[in-house]
Amino acid sequence: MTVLDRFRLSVPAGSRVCVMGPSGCGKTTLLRVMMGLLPPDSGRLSGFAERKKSAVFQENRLCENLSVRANLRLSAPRAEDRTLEAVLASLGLKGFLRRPVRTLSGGMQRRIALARALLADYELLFLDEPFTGLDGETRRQAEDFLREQSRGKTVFLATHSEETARVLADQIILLA
Ligand SMILES: Nc1ncnc2c1ncn2[C@@H]1O[C@H](COP(=O)(O)OP(=O)(O)OP(=O)(O)O)[C@@H](O)[C@H]1O
Repeated sequence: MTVLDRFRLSVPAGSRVCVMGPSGCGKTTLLRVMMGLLPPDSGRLSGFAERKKSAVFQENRLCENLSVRANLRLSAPRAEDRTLEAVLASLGLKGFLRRPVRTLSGGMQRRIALARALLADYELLFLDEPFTGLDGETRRQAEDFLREQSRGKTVFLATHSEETARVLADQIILLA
């Protein structure tokens, strides 16, 4: 089955790109190709392989039996607790550092996955529906924090939300 056909994209470094389109149109596939996790059958990518990447996948991919702190330390092993606390507070999760991830709600776990991705040392950030399960106010807070934290980095964000694209995107790719 062909998902992406005659697709061509050039993105200026440091811009935020929102990938939009109906369910099944290939947003996750495109992110996976750019991350180097799925080899394209044909075509060429440049500027991706050599750059440091961080991601929020469609699933959280957290270690549920470990604490929030231990999960965040996977991407930022040398970060001090106060740095981790500050990131959590900016995402509305003040005081959650020592909580086992399995005791958090779906929307809280989603924000931990986002915090972990943002704490990594990266140049390219890939976010696959990172705000799933967040209510309006919490989502806006997370969007603001993402915009602030990813300044100067290149961000690819798959979303169904026009509001998220309006707030965050420098460029929108609409897949049909
Ligand atoms: N591992 C796979 N093997 C075969 N086909 C796949 C695989 N993953 C995805 N596909 C197919 O590729 C197409 C694009 O899927 P993809 O997950 O990229 O869409 P999407 O736009 O991210 O969808 P959604 O918004 O529902 O997450 C779909 O038709 C899907 O069935």
